[in-house]
Amino acid sequence: MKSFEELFAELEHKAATRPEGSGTVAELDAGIHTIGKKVVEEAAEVWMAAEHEGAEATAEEISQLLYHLQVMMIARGLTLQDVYRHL
Ligand SMILES: N=c1c2ncn([C@@H]3O[C@H](COP(=O)(O)OP(=O)(O)OP(=O)(O)O)[C@@H](O)[C@H]3O)c2ncn1[C@@H]1O[C@H](COP(=O)(O)O)[C@@H](O)[C@H]1O
Repeated sequence: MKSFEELFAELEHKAATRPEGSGTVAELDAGIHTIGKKVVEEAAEVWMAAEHEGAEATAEEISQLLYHLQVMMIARGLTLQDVYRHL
């Protein structure tokens, strides 16, 4: 189990070191358009899980949405603070 901040730090490290086999590196290389489509897809899966599935499935879909949002942040050069200051 990891926190939102810990996942972001891990993804920043992956982006900087570009280890082979990293899905994050592949998604970053695919670009903003592809990442955006993943964000929208996962957001729809969150909605569907919340409406038609249980709490556990919904939590899993939310975790995937958070992951793709973090990849989008890194792709745009945003930090956690850039986002937090709008909360
Ligand atoms: N938390 C996640 C995470 N959540 C979602 N995903 C990706 O998002 C996809 C969402 O799953 P779905 O079943 O909805 O996707 P799918 O449509 O079947 O998958 P694709 O065909 O799009 O791959 C997964 O296949 C993963 O590619 C994640 N990929 C990585 N992480 C974590 O990110 C860190 C870095 O991962 P790597 O860069 O791969 O090393 C590790 O700690 C991972 O646990």
